[in-house]
Amino acid sequence: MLESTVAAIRPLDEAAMAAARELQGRLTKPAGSLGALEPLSVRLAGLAGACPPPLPEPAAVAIFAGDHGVHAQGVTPWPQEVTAQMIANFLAGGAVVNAFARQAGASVTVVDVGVATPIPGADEPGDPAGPRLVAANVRPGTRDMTVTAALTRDEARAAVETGIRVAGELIDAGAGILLTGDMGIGNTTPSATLIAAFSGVDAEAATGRGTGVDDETYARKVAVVRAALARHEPDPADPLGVLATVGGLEHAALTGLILGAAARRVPVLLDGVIAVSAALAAAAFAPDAVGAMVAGHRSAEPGATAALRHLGLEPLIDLGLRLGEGTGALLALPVVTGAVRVLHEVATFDSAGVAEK
Ligand SMILES: Cc1cc2ncn([C@H]3O[C@H](COP(=O)(O)O)[C@@H](O)[C@H]3O)c2cc1C
Ligand SMILES: O=C(O)c1cccnc1
Repeated sequence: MLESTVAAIRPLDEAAMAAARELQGRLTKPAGSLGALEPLSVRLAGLAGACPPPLPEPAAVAIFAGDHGVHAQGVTPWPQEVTAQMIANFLAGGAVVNAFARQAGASVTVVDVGVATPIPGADEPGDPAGPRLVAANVRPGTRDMTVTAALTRDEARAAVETGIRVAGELIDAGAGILLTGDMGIGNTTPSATLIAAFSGVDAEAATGRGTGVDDETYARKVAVVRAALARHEPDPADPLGVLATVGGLEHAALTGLILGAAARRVPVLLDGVIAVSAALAAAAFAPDAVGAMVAGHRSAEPGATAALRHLGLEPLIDLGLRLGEGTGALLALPVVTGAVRVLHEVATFDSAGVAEK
């Protein structure tokens, strides 16, 4: 499934992009006045192979959740159980991601791809119209990457293929855009390691303070990232190997979600540092997958900026967010919709009888 998905990912359609560029030039506004929205609309036309491309509706957030063996190294002050407890909160509609999803009119799907502790209330029937839980646990958290590989290649592949499957299901159910979400206490540490491995930046440049760690914990976190890189020497030309040795189950599944969206030519709106670290893996599998990626926001985590630079993506908004869950992607969603709506609804100089310069 991974190989066939990667093989299905093709370059953007040049004719549709040329048509969108030409249309942008005829709309009743000075050329270029919509800034970053104009090249975005062109790229989405190229992805859809149509001008105008479909409005990116409805939107679906997929939150992949997993735990991390590297938690044992003291890289985060939060107990591991918070991952499972936050899933219960997502299912009850009480997290920030739920508030923003309601505002954006997006559905929320939570995927347990590797949570280590029981999810409170997981067997109780939820609201059929509310957030959905997909049970796809590959293993109860990764192994500690400072001691051994976080995952076997088969486990990493299983998580990637879960992400591909979820992308397919959401698109089959009608989603016009997928948004990435994550939950996993400790997951900014494997994110930083993935970013260093794929982009070549130093461990310190790739590592941030996550939930807000103190100086002592930050120094330990950088040392952990450095130790994992030294132990495994991950090869960026072998993305499955990188995900297996220094990644996480939610990172692998997000990689699959991105590849699945790109193969179906549906845009995928990236959230923060966890998402962009997975996007680096997706781009290593299939460079053309970048055509389907829209960077929602610039996370406060420095590694996110390094990753976006490596991908050649400019984020749509920059609000200093450092939460994850899919929150930054949801806030950026109206910008993406607006970029496409312009191609559908704005009059041309000709049709509106407006004089050109
Ligand atoms: C209550 C709570 C809600 C969250 N929602 C997302 N995260 C975010 O913070 C975690 C990563 O940060 P670190 O690597 O420092 O542990 C992830 O779970 C991420 O989704 C949360 C973290 C907490 C504590
Ligand atoms: O950038 C993010 O998404 C992020 C940053 C800090 C903690 N959790 C997530």
